[in-house]
Amino acid sequence: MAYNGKEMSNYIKGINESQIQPAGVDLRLDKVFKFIEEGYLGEGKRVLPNTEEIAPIDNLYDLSKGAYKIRFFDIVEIPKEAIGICFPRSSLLRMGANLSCALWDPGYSGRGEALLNVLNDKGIKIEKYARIAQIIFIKLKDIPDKLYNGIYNNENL
Ligand SMILES: O=c1ccn([C@H]2C[C@H](O)[C@@H](COP(=O)(O)OP(=O)(O)OP(=O)(O)O)O2)c(=O)[nH]1
Repeated sequence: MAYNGKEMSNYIKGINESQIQPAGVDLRLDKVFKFIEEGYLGEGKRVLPNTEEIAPIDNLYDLSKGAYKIRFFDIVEIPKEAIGICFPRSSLLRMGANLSCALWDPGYSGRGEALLNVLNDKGIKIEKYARIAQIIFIKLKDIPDKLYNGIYNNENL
């Protein structure tokens, strides 16, 4: 069962009315980073690549084709009896860019991050604080035995 947007607004800090959707909440763009190193993912080893923050000009990001890490502005608290799933806004897809998100675990809290892939050969321009994604919460049948306690908990707060 999915939460409605109004219910979700209790778990996402400081949002405004325009972000509340019927069955979700739109998340705003905070920061954009480019990758300056390779990453490594092994069985027991993970090395996240260093990134360099891109400075917007007059609050506008002018992004050429390529992969970027982005940070959301909104602080999301996933309820202990729910998971979050995040989608790109359809307008983003319609201009030739994709946003890849993973699953948001029960108990996670923070300003999350995602992968922005600009596929449009001509690039795209995005304003800081533009709504770029929609997150939805799905209620679990039961509260899980353990909540999220990984390295990304309370990130970017
Ligand atoms: O697109 C997403 C999806 C999830 N998250 C947050 C919420 C989630 O609970 C946390 C960790 O995600 P996941 O469990 O997929 O990451 P991991 O690489 O498996 O990290 P860990 O080892 O801490 O579980 O990151 C994001 O910021 N962006």
